[in-house]
Amino acid sequence: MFEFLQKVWLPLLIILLAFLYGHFTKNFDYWKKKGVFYFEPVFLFGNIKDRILFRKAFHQFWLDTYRSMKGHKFVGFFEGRKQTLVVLDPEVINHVCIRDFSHFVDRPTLELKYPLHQRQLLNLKGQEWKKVRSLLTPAFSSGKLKIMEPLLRQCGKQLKQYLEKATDGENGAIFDMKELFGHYTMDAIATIAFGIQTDSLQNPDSEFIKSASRLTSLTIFKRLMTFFVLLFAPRLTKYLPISFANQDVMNFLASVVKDTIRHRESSNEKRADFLQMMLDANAEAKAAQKSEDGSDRSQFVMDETTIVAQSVLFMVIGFDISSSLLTFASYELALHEEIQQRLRQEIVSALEKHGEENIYEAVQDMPLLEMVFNETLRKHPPLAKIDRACTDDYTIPDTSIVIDKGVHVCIPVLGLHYDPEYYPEPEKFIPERFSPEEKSKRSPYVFLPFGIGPRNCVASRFALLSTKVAMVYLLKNFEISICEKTQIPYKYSRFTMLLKAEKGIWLNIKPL
Ligand code: HEM
Repeated sequence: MFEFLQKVWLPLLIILLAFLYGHFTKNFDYWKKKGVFYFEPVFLFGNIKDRILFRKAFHQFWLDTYRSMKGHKFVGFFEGRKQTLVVLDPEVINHVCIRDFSHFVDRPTLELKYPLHQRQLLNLKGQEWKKVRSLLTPAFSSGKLKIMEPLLRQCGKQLKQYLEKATDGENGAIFDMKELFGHYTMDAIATIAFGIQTDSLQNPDSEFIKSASRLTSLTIFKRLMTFFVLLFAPRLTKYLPISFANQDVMNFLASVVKDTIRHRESSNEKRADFLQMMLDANAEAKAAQKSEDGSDRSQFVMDETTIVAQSVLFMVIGFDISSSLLTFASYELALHEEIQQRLRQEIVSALEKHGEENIYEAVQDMPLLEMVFNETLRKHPPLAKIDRACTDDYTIPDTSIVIDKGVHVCIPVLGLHYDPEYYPEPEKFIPERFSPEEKSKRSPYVFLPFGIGPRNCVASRFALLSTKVAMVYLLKNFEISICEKTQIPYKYSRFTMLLKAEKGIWLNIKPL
């Protein structure tokens, strides 16, 4: 037997390698056959070798990729062996994300075996997505956000009180801004999505805060396994213990939501938070299900797992992304003192006019704050690209090119945001680019921090309101400046897909 193996191992190895090579390269002529301009892919990596080998940060990779594609309306690309069409042209983006959305309803996220992951809006597909999205959307209307305003004001006050204690009137104190704002946004999501009042800055040892902070902590083994399965065998994800968030923490968070739901059911207690909006929307749909018209509306109702999955999702994506906006807005304001001063004046006069208790109205009356946030999201979008999966064969308008069902489509957000054709001197921080006059001169499809179309960020208004409230409390009472630890310009971290500065963003905060 041993002798036999000694004789055959080499031919067997050659056959295996030939099979793998054939498998991983068999569709490499896909774009050529379609007549689409494409970049020559390489075995195993497709066109993302620099990313897979961590030679480049995710944001840098997509910025460079866009620049190398500039001049084409769309370009054929391979992520591993997966065919992806990268769309650069604003009008084609409009078609994919809005006008012909029915062909691109899904996001190409992976199927995992955990229901708490599968039932999240971000990952739902087709009709299921449509149903949950239509139930959730009203919960983020301006009327509902106004009701939630006192909860956010409470979080803003907590931030201010903590900073008053932690800073020295003379020299201020130095903070890792991502960490500081992470506490604020965690409190904001805890209160609106979990119905829990937390104060993670003053009380970091509460069980909820300690657990939630570990949400994205995964062992190196799990990270590597996820990475390789994603790349080489994505169809296996639903059978393996693959996850992007710590499952123990997800389960803990789910138990908190379930307990809160039970408590509200038994006590009839109501609270002006997002969890309540979901429960009410569901109760309304259930009542309508029994209405006299006899129509079956059961498809409009969410089960408990789906409700819980949304609260968990908001914690998974909401707190990190929102704290990123606050971090990079502070960074730009520290670098641009004159803009910081103008913004502070605007905040003070709007609060005088509307009163702090009407902070919702006051922030609507702060056009410079809106422009500063937009310019921050242009220069530092938390997500470098957005993706869609083609769900129905689609012919690109004015061409005979058909995108087949199953092909991925990528919109390179960061590249568009740094394209000098749309934003001259893109490295410069110029909030006035977002004045109504300047905006009207540009296509709306070249500013996409929240995505676009029916599948855009469902919580963009909440995200902007909650971050604006934090910025109001910060700038009204404190001055932000750079310090010896501030890295200028900062470098992208190579180990995350969401925007992160390699060495953190460190700034000095001093009471006024
Ligand atoms: C500054 C903060 C935020 C930014 C820049 C942001 C950005 C985005 C982007 C780019 C997408 C993908 C859109 C697309 O594919 O077209 C998205 C989706 C989503 N975001 Fe946000 N987001 C932010 C905050 C939040 C917060 C705070 C929450 C929850 C409370 C949230 C919940 C969601 C959900 C549920 C989706 C999936 C929507 C769907 O598939 O229908 N986001 N977000």
